[in-house]
Amino acid sequence: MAEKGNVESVPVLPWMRSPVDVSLLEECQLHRLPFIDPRLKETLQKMGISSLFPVQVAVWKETIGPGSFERDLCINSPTGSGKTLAYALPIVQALSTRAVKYLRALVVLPTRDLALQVKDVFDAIAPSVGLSVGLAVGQSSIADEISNLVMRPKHQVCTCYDPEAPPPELQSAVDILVATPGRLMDHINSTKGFTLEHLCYLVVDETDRLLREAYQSWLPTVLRMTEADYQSISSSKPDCFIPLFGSLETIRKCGVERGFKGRCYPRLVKMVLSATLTRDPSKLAQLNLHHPLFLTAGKRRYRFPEKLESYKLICESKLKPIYLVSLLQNLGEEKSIVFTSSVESTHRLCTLLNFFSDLNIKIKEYSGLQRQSVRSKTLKAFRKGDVQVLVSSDAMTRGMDVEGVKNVINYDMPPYIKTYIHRAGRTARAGQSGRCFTLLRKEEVKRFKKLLQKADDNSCPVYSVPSSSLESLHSTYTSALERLKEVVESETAKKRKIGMKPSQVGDQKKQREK
Ligand SMILES: Nc1ncnc2c1ncn2[C@@H]1O[C@H](COP(=O)(O)OP(=O)(O)OP(=O)(O)O)[C@@H](O)[C@H]1O
Repeated sequence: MAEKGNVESVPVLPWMRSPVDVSLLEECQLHRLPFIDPRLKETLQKMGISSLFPVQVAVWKETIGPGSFERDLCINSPTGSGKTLAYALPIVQALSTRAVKYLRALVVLPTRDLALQVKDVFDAIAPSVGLSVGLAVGQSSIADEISNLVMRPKHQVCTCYDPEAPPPELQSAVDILVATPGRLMDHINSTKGFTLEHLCYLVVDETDRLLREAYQSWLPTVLRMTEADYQSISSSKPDCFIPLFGSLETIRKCGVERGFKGRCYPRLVKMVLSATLTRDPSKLAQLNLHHPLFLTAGKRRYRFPEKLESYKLICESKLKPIYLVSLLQNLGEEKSIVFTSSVESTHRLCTLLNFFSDLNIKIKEYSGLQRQSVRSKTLKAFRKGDVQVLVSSDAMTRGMDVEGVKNVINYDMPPYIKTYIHRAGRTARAGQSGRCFTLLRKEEVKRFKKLLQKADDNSCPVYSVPSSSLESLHSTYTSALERLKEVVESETAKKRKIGMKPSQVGDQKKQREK
């Protein structure tokens, strides 16, 4: 409950009481950044990056700078503040001098789309210093993924774990791996030659989300496999580990040799990040952090991007679609994301909006109800600007970085401040301006006010849409509703035909939403 409760009621771990306040730092021009490899600097400049954002400066100081990776880092910094590069850059810099290719850095993210996005960031910088980046998200077949992750001798064709087989001469094909927990566990459990024994860096991005879900115990598994004394434990009690890890019995043979006084080496460096980092001691304990250093932006627990403006639209429940259409008309062709509370309402709302022929904008649905290939195609079109409005379930809420999103619209009020922060954070990124509109029924206004009070800036004026525009939409709305009813009925009939009970449909949707 503490997670969703008020700021002051949350118990705080001792090391969280004295954070480094990132908001007090300045941006740092690349040419002033100490120790950066010139090849990396050149690559960043070609990407249009001329200076590092404050959170990136802070992490650089604690890793490549005087901090020398001696402490694990817990980073709570607003959406769009550049957390991805904050960890990617020091990892790539630190590995830029490596001689032999081993899997040394693992970045775990909760969803496939997020992992793809982060892989792109690593792909943009790592090759310039000779590093390769792999992906384990289940986008391609497991065999394809394996062949990209593990280099095997030509005669070796079998990719499955065989306890009887002789020790293989396999080697990692990547230095850095970006993964989702499920696919990571698949490789841990079954991919011959996939090992974490050389792992030096573990990044848990969107930490609070990842810690909420156990995903086949991926975190304890990874931590256990990278513990310095894993081998001695596993050799003295082989039965505890062999059935679980199969081919993966392993021990880290090398790693970052520096560490904190009195701790055994080598040590796995961990970086955990979120715009709404959990402060729940029992959840953080799962990470087994080593003398953690807490990096925050400002004193408040939750913080919005600097140039985000929030507005509320108060309307009757049944008139919400008209208010939304009128708002979208006002916003014209600006890139916008409309968030709803479920995959079902995402589908219905998107269908309904497309019946308003006066809206001369391309509107598409993006939700966990769709196949990955459909979602990826929609996302690509949205990035390119071929689609102007995305109606989305919470599948789009966290981490997604789409350039030029000007507006976020909460069609349904977000249930928690964390949801509001992540949704609103799809705009006003990287110092840009953006607006977040929330449609509210009268009875929700008070609750919404309370919700915003949990963040640093709770100013949220009313946004009015002209009544003339609302009136003119009434007749289109009535016919759009009729057409929606027909669509819903025909879809339900189709589902019945393929033998799905309505309750099963609901369960399946819930599953995909996760
Ligand atoms: N130093 C920089 N200079 C210019 N742009 C940058 C810099 N660092 C990051 N960016 C851009 O800022 C945007 C936001 O970065 P990023 O996605 O890492 O934010 P984030 O803090 O992880 O946000 P979220 O919490 O929503 O995941 C990206 O488009 C990225 O390319």
